[in-house]
Amino acid sequence: MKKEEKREIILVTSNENKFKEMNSIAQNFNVSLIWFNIPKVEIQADSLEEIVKFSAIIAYNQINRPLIVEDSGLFIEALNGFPGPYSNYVRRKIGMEGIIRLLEGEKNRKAYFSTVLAYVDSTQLKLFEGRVYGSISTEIRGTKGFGYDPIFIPDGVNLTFGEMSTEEKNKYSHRAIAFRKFLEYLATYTV
Ligand SMILES: O=c1[nH]c(=O)c2ncn([C@@H]3O[C@H](COP(=O)(O)OP(=O)(O)OP(=O)(O)O)[C@@H](O)[C@H]3O)c2[nH]1
Ligand SMILES: [Mg+2]
Repeated sequence: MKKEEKREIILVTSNENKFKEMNSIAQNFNVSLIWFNIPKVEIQADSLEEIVKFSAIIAYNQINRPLIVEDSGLFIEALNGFPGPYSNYVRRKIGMEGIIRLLEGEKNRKAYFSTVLAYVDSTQLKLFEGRVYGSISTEIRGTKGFGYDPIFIPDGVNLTFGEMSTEEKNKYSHRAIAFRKFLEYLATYTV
């Protein structure tokens, strides 16, 4: 039987860790993920959906090939969902230490990570969400991953994402959930 050709999908991101995490999943789906490390236009808005739609359309106009982009955020319950879509800015300004400080003395440490992934080709723009519920640790733990990984503990385990390998994180992560949804869709879809 002739081996089916791998489908090529471009991922536009400046973040190599996102590529690594997604590439490790893509390999199980006969998809070849191509990393485009080009500046992604990110508007400021109160929802990941709005931000990622803009990024996707602008990237498609530049590249003109089927592509995905994603935007992620950490939503902390006791802070009414802050930093959410502003996670990148907040991470750069106050870091993980700043988040731990904001939660000092707070009993409710619940939080979730969300990824909204946009797929765009010549006919459509489609969004896929992934979410993982968990809690914010009281200290920084682990050196793996990126972003807020060392302070986020997904429900059901006692490790932060920062203490997990890429493969372990992919069992739980918001990004892996959104990306698998997309890959399952792609398997049933021909342009
Ligand atoms: O602990 C984390 N685990 C994750 O899995 C994760 N994914 C994103 N983030 C952080 O949340 C902000 C979103 O920014 P973001 O989605 O715009 O990403 P980015 O700017 O790094 O890349 P990109 O926009 O070029 O794709 C940034 O501060 C990221 O560090 C994460 N933190
Ligand atoms: Mg970004």
